[in-house]
Amino acid sequence: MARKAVAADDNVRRVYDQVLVDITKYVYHYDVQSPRAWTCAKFALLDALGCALETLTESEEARALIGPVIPGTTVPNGFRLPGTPYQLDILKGSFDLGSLIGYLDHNDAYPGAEWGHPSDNIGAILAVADWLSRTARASGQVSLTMEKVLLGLIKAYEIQGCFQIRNAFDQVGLDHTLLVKIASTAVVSWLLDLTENQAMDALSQAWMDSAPLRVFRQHPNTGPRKGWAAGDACMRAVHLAWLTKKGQPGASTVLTTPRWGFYATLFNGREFQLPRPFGSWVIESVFFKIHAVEGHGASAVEAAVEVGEELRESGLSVERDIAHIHVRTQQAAMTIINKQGPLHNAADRDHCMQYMIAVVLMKGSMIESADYQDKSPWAKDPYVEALRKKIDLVEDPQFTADYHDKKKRSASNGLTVTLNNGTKMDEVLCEYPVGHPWRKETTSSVKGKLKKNIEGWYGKGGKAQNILKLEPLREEDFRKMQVCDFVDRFAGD
Ligand SMILES: C[C@H](C(=O)O)[C@@](O)(CC(=O)O)C(=O)O
Repeated sequence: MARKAVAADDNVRRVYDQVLVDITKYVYHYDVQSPRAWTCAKFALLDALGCALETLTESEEARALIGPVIPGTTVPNGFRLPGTPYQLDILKGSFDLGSLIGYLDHNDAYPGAEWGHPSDNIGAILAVADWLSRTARASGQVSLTMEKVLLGLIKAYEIQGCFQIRNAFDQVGLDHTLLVKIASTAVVSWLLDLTENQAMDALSQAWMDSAPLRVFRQHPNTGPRKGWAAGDACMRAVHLAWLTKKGQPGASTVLTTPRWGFYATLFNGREFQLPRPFGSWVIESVFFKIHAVEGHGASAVEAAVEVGEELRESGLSVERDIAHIHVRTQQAAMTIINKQGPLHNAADRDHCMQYMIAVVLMKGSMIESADYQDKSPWAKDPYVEALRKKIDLVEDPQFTADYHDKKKRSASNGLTVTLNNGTKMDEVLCEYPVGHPWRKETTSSVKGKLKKNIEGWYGKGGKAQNILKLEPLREEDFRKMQVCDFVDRFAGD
């Protein structure tokens, strides 16, 4: 049978995909004008470093992953990993910091069609900036200041958040840390002084890499990889920017090439949708995690605290009197944290709304990071197990619509308890959990969290107080600080 003639590929190199151009232009040329963006950036940076120290305090599993691959290695002018004595190369440094920030899932988050943590990017940005700053100082040159770190942070948040609003990577099974890889590659390329064409090449490398499968966040495989997924993305971003700086070319039409590009291969042929030009919106409206819960469960644990108080006030017992708890929730929670059956590890527990609610009710107070760990008494508590089975989640489509509505931006959960005697209590509804940018207690609560996390690792002494002084520092003074001086405040022994 005669074969149909197929025209040979013309093999002409096209101009760069528009998405690569837009990201690069934004990172290299956008001037951040909003004073609020700078204030929020400093706050977000400190919150993220507080989360890193909290991970060191709470997670043995995470502590085992950090430090030089070859024990004893100290890299001259290397990145000083906060909370530790380690001085690392920028690949291991960005992996370690990204992992410490994200491990307990307590760092800030941003909602949308996809959900993720913009502060994950700090692992890459701070590691590279600190190394550049130390290297410059060691050779008598002007060292990088915190202004550059904050600017990079604002831009990384914006890139990641704008992509999240309309593009759901979970629907094609990819992990959202893909966006950390993209945003960090762009910002690190700028920090490392790549040309704009090189930055686009590096970005194309990041899209070629794509992302790991999301399988490690979902039952029945939820596991600790979700703790280091951000670190992994940070490390890869730094590596790709570095490889490009050393002369590696990219693939200018990595997204749009028919058959082989990202859209055709991994995104069902769809193109990305970006809701608005990049600015500084995301850093100004990020959601802080005050309580250690997956973001879509934050309002549920707040409601559970109230339910617990009502039960106690009525003389009722959580163990004996509850027949059933019905939870109205949003679609994202249904996908991420609706789980029955055995919970195998801390990551599995912190992605289970039934566990969070049951622990809050049994404890009679808010759940904390330590309560998810294997060694926590709640992890094996028979009453928590029994209560989990009585909790069921149902999506309320209105909650889902309100979650995506940019005027409402709620993250609601409503809990209704039915008692063994058949009485149905009034629903306790929480639409805007603390940490939401619209809740007035958010700022004071972030400050409280920072203090707790810093003193949790360093105690209440001089070291902790020296770090805490950074928070009220005047903005201009903070921005002028040299990066290595900032990072040195966090170094541990
Ligand atoms: C962003 C989410 C959170 O609020 O913690 C998330 O749970 C989302 C997810 O699992 O995809 C996370 O772990 O990053």
